[in-house]
Amino acid sequence: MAAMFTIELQNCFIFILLCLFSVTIYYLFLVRKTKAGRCDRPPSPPSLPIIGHLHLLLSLLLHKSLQKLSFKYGPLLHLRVFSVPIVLVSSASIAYEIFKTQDQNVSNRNLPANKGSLFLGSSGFVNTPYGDYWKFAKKLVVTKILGPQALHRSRGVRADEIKRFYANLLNKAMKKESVDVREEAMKLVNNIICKMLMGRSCSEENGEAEKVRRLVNESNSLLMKFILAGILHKPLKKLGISLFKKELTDISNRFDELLETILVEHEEKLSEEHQQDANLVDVMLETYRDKNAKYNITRNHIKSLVLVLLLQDLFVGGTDPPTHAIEWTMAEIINSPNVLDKLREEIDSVVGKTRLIQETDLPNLLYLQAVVKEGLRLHPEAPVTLRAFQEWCEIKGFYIQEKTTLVVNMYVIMRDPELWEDPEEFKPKRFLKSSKSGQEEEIVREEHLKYIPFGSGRRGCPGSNLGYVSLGRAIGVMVQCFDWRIQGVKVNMNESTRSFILSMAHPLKCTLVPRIGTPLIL
Ligand code: HEM
Repeated sequence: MAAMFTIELQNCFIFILLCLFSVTIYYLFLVRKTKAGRCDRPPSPPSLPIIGHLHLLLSLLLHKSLQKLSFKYGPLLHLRVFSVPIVLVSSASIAYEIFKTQDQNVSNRNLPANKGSLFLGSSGFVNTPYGDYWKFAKKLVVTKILGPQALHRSRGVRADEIKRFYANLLNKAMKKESVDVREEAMKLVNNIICKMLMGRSCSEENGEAEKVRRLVNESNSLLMKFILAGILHKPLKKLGISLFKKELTDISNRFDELLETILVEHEEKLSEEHQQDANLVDVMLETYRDKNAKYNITRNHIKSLVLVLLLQDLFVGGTDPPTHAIEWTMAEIINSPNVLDKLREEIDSVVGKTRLIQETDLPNLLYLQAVVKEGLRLHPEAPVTLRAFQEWCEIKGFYIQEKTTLVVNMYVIMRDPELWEDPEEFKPKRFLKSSKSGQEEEIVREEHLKYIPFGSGRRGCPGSNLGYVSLGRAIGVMVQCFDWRIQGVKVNMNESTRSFILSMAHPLKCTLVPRIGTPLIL
């Protein structure tokens, strides 16, 4: 409550601040005519003088405010914050047209650069322009951790972590302790990613893991400020105002300290025999030392990339999406006994009751795959994604000027009643269809960006495969091994207004009862 109040207060403060400077800004910006004066821009809701549509965007449930706008005014809208043009897309067919015909044109994010900051500095990955460095880093990320072969190589890492996850849940169940699903899921996901990135998980003993989790949580709650700083960056820059600089610098410095320790540790270990199983950090350090490398990278490049992978999607929607997806999906399953029964039936018949579900079982667990997809459809942790048009173009016959920010409301697209039957309901079966032979079922592959939890195009999420396997295995183990007891009849599914990302307002807390008398053979 206090946190919410503080945020509200901050919004008011910013609003007043903006009004005070509005006249100056008016002369600085709005006297300049845009090219769009010459032809039709997409329709636009009524705006306020000077600030444009800013007041419509100052909401913690931004995806919902944008949803209301699209219901009222249409699926393709032109908005304006001061002089910054924004295009809001809320339909699958328009998103499809943009990503099909303008993919390269929208392959930048143009978030405000915050020099030296690991988050938004020039060496960051999420904000780096589509160009040589992005291609270099993307190739590294795919070959070293997120591509199919890399994921195959790191199966053992995930298997170890899932066993630890299960053992921990079992321990709590035996002691009849309450389990905070988000907390446990976060430990699982963080450990998996740390190990895949740098060959070891963060140590629980010396407090390193806790430090990382705290920083991830703090980054999460700072996200709204980052976004505001982004929206208001250009107008306020002219006035020499830099919003939330202190907070951004502070958290960046704390991450920097942590990551520097990790780099030094890797440098000390880097020797010939480590070359074969070199992880992403090792490879980047090699490139950093190699004066003849094709791309000259700095220490900040390494830290920024590790950071973005650790947080996964900060600035494109949130942090730690698999964690929230595990919590939301588990909550939906608890609220839908029929789904739970069907899921168990499938797991029991494919995997049995004496061994823990493996990653290699996932392709045979179609209903589980459908459950995971349905969880992500209803609760995409990144409900909107931000890009920028580099050049002017035409979309659906409307003129889009260069440097327009593109906002795609994926939340609305995946709940569009024109595309989804009973869009608000948790119905995993919608992702299953009969195969051509009619003998068995198969997963529906949605086309034309009707299903878009990982964004799209060349800047779409490179972690979707890892997301699916982590989610599938975690949900699978939770359903296979335990009965989940909650207080009350139904889990409260309200969305949190405390943070910009799509997280549960009331963390899912349960007591667990081991489903199978004796612990499974791990
Ligand atoms: C359930 C899991 C996940 C969801 C729902 C998710 C969602 C997203 C979304 C919506 C975007 C923006 C895409 C766009 O602009 O079109 C994104 C980008 C990104 N994601 Fe994920 N993500 C997930 C897991 C992961 C994981 C596990 C990693 C890596 C460890 C990851 C790394 C990234 C990176 C690096 C980007 C930026 C890509 C770029 O700018 O080129 N994500 N993600």
